[in-house]
Amino acid sequence: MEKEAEPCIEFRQAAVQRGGRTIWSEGTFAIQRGTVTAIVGTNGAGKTTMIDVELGLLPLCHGSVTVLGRPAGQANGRIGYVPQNYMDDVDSNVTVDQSILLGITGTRFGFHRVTREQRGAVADIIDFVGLHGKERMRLNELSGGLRQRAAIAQALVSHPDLLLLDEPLANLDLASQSAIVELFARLNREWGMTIQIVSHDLNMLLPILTGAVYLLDGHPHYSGMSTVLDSQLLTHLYGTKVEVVTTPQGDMFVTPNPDMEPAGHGDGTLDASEAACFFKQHYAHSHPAGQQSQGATPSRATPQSAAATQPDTATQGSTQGSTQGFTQED
Ligand SMILES: Nc1ncnc2c1ncn2[C@@H]1O[C@H](COP(=O)(O)OP(=O)(O)OP(=O)(O)O)[C@@H](O)[C@H]1O
Repeated sequence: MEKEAEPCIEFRQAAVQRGGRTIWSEGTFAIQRGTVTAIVGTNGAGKTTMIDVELGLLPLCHGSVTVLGRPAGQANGRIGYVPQNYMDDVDSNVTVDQSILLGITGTRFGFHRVTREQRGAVADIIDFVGLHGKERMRLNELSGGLRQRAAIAQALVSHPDLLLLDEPLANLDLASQSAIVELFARLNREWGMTIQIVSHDLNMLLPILTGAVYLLDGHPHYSGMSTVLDSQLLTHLYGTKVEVVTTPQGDMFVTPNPDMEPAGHGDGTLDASEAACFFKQHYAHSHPAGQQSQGATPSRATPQSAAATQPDTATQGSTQGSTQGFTQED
């Protein structure tokens, strides 16, 4: 019997192989309920593999993984999952409400009765994700951001306890990324949803993250954000120079490219005017004057990711070329 105090996800000495090769090993960590966690690492480090393991789609070669108090794969009915290429698996001619209904009925073909309750659940989730008025539109008529909301709605309609998403911000423009991050923040705040997000790039997610699983040197580790936001750790993780710069107000900038940093601040600390000047100098072109943050926590002054305005670069294998301003909470 599952206990509320149990972690949501627990790895014990977990190791996995693919094609006869060990992808990662010695994974021992616990992720608590009600948290928002990123899975980060370079291309091929095994982020998607970790989701596959948590869903019980891939057996371990060593150790154990428990999800929602059960061996991985046995509680999938309580997990909402948004795969990386959602549209690859879905008929893009289906309407928004039909696609969301699949989250309840499964992908069974043929006629099946839809209850009033099920229709109500679909309508509620359409409202929650902000797709009201678009119910009858086909998925291929929607923008990428709205399609991603439909994918998330499908995963949420059966009210899971855990939401797993694989690169949900990839290929979205800045406004769409912000809207999706805001949706995650509301889900976590209002529903107490535990959320785990595979992401190449921490940037846009930083305001809502509790911690991160990082795949370093072939081993998964979990830490809270105050530990993850360490220049040395991020430099090692991404294999490129990364600096975490902090203003006295607590705004932080992760600056992967040392050439873009102001001179003479080896300690990674700027005063407020220097930080403003630095930000304006390097990123003002993507943050027009007066543009306010649309981040997940609007009460915080949160300049957005510069790279996020360039979807093609934002989704590449490392944080190189991307910069984030955010406010650290923990
Ligand atoms: N079905 C498979 N058979 C064999 N090897 C695989 C299979 N799927 C993935 N791999 C390999 O496992 C490793 C981890 O892949 P995975 O997709 O989990 O990485 P990732 O961190 O999500 O990468 P990316 O950031 O590129 O999406 C890669 O080297 C990949 O080539």
